[in-house]
Amino acid sequence: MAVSKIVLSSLIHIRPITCAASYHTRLVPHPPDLVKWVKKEGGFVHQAVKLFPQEDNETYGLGLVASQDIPKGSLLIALPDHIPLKFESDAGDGADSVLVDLASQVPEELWAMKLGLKLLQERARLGSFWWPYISNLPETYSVPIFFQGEDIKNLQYAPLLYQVNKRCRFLLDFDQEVRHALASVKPNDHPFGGQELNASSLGWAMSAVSSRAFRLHGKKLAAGTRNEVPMMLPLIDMCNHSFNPNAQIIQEEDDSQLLIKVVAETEIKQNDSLLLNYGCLSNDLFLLDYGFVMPSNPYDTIELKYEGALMDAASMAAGVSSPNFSSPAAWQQQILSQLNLVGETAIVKLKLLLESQMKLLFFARLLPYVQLH
Ligand SMILES: C[S@@+](CC[C@H](N)C(=O)[O-])C[C@H]1O[C@@H](n2cnc3c(N)ncnc32)[C@H](O)[C@@H]1O
Repeated sequence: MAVSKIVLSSLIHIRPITCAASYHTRLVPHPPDLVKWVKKEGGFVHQAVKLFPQEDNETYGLGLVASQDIPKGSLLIALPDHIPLKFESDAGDGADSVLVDLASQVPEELWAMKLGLKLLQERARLGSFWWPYISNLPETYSVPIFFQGEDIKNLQYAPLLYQVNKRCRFLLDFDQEVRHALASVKPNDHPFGGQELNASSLGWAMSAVSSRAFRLHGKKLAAGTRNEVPMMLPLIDMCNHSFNPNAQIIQEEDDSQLLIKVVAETEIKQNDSLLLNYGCLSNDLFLLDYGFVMPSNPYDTIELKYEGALMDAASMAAGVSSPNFSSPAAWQQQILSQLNLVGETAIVKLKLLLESQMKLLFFARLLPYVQLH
């Protein structure tokens, strides 16, 4: 915990000073029109799809909205293969090989940092093809690596704190590795146009990717199969999340090119937001990668070993007098066996669907009912 505080305050300390009025401020004050850019580059955008601040702008930021009713099955957006931003590890020239070397030092589980390096390269490159997209990205992110110490303390959930600490520590260490690697690079081979990176800019890029990238099929491999590749999808990534989405992403092959499409999964009414499902994720993952949590998240689960002593302790914490999980009566033992909670073939974990803030408390309150029924 002490480490987490130090690590976090360092990150916050070295973050470049910005005058961001809100988290949803974009990289530049008046970025280019994304819809026009996608169309100019050969993409398709349905005439009723508009980029708009969402009703709850402070929470959701920008989003895509239907300016008129759109029938189910309609094509909403299509992006040709050259528009998504991907990390191509087979790139060869000097600057790219430095980038590939740096990316090879990123652990697989922090894949967002690999693509984040590419994003930083394009952000620094004058005249980058993706600048119209990148300049529309948020200037800051509300993910926990950027939380103040007090807010981190309030998370009060060990597995989440562990992940936050791990990411912060990685960013500080990687900052050093990047500085070291760039110190001896010739100016022409500098992947970030001579600009210095720090833990804060690395954190910005990692968060931009973790909160916006989709894993889709990449290039065809020699065996004819395709890998899953994380990619940033301009305009498509302006869709916010819902577990009841009205749109979905599909990939289609066209003359060996992969076309990425968004189609209406249901009828979309005028003024409705276009919503995608980011995945069946727990609130811990949503918070860590996207900076928000879903109320009543059906994928927010905890796993607990069924152990009499633990159950007794939790019952007492919940104010149940004289719990007897450790020494159940014969009839209780029988029910526990029928539920496959004790005995040789017992399942050793319980999964409960609960909202994360209430997880443990609610579970403790549930125990008396487990005991009675
Ligand atoms: C892929 S981006 C969507 C576009 C984003 N709203 C913007 O302004 O650029 C994902 C981010 O949108 C916001 N968001 C998306 N769905 C949300 C939801 N259901 N509740 C709250 N915030 C959401 C979160 O900030 C998340 O990190």
